[in-house]
Amino acid sequence: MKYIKFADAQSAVEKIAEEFVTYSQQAEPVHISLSGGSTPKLLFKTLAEDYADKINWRNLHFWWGDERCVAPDNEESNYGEVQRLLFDHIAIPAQNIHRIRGEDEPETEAARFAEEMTALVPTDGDGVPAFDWIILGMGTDGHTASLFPLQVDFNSPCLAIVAKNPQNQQLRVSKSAYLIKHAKRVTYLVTGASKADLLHEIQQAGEVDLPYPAARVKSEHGRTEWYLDADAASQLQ
Ligand SMILES: O=C1O[C@H](COP(=O)(O)O)[C@@H](O)[C@H](O)[C@H]1O
Repeated sequence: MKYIKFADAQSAVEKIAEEFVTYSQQAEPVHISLSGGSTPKLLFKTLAEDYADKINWRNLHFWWGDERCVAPDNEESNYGEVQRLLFDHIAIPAQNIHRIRGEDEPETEAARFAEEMTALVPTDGDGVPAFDWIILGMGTDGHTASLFPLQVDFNSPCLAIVAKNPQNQQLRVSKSAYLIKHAKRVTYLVTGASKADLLHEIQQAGEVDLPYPAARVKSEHGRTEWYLDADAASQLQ
């Protein structure tokens, strides 16, 4: 695992924001997958406040790793969060935003989402959409996107799946482990002391199989890295 430690969460998200600047200057459209939950809120606020005019938003296409099965105006909607914190404050074409429709029937939406990715994201040698960059988080139970411990079929060739959050039984639609491993780059953004023990366990386990999807889901042919603040990294050797 490649762990990159930052002094604080703000420094970590500013590094990501600077990389958005670089990606946005590429000649081809760039496909970026955002994570949900609480951790990336600081990234979205920072992008809106300090990078609105520094990024060529027309060249970036945004997708999500997962979505709660709720309407976009629900406070739990991952898309709704980005809309409120970022999209409402920048000049980005509507066609560059590829949300998961949490309000639709989950299995139908997972199939539609897989079709949209296949149609718009350039595929690799395996015919699988290869995202330029997938940014992920990690829950305190070791889930990432909506890939929860003991629920994931790592051998399934599906691109998108329906999952159930074991804590509250809420349904979610998620990118699959198979899709994520075909990304050119995967970055886990993890901050806060509540994730420190789990990160330590993952580091100590090395290649041994752990029940945590975040420990196993990585880019197969590209790079995978962990962006950590000092609190999250505090137990690492
Ligand atoms: O990758 C992801 O990770 C988060 C973890 O959430 P957080 O609130 O601890 O940051 C997950 O729940 C989210 O849906 C997902 O995109």
